[in-house]
Amino acid sequence: MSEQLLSLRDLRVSFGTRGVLRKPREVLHGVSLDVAAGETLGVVGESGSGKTTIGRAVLGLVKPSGGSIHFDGTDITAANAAKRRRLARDMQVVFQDPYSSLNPTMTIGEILTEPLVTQGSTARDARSRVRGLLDEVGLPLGAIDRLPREFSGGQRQRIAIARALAPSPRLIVCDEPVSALDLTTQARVLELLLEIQRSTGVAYLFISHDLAVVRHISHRVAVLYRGDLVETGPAAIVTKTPEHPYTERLLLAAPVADPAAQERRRAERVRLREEQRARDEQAGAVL
Ligand SMILES: Nc1ncnc2c1ncn2[C@@H]1O[C@H](COP(=O)(O)OP(=O)(O)OP(=O)(O)O)[C@@H](O)[C@H]1O
Repeated sequence: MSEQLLSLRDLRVSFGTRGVLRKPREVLHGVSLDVAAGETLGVVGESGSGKTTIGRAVLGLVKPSGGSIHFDGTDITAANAAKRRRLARDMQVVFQDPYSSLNPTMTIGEILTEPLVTQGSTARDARSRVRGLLDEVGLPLGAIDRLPREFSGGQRQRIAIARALAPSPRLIVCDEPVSALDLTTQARVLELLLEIQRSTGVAYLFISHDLAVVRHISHRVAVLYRGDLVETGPAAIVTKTPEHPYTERLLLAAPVADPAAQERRRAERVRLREEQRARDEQAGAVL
């Protein structure tokens, strides 16, 4: 086994290549990052910076225009459908919206059994695994015969997490998994993800616009700015003493209780944004 579970090297993704007059627009400009087994790498950045595109490229949902993706030492950059199906055993995803990511016509039992049977479990083994999964994510056994609409947002996200855990993956891409939840529910779901990691050793590629959430759950943090990684390092260091002004701006964007402090942070954020704009203009970036 290679030391890194997931490795991206100089990953590039462009969109808009279909129309004759449309010029391809590159949204990832050569991203390199690693996720070790059992580790959480948080990818943070503002809306449109390319976070979801990284996750989708890893999952094979968008085709890179350059660079490479390796999983456990194997090049999966251009993995075909058969290889992707095999990879689904090791690599799963939890999306942001627990309302649209679960099939509304299937019971929770069916939702959780499906990936197990696809991966070759017998019906009997699948039934016992489903009970274990419900227990693992803190849902009652009675959930088996109920439909997604009978559950709250937080509970649905627990179901989505249980579904992702079903094949015992080694990596879960979590794309804004708590953004649609209220703060208390967010904290509970983050705790659940941490507990699961402790007991199973699963690694997370954790995508979020919220630096506080990323700081809480990640071992290391990668900061994405307009398709470039501008800073990567241990979560405690990147989020306390950031090197890049953009990371500092993200930190200042997190709300604080004291209105005077909040105002000082706002003014500092504006100053940093102006400085960044001047730097971008100097570098010839299109604003
Ligand atoms: N299928 C697509 N076709 C064309 N452009 C796309 C496509 N998917 C993403 N983009 C563009 O790529 C850029 C990066 O999008 P992406 O969704 O990866 O950003 P993000 O950081 O995840 O943002 P958000 O937090 O808002 O989801 C954006 O400018 C977006 O409009």
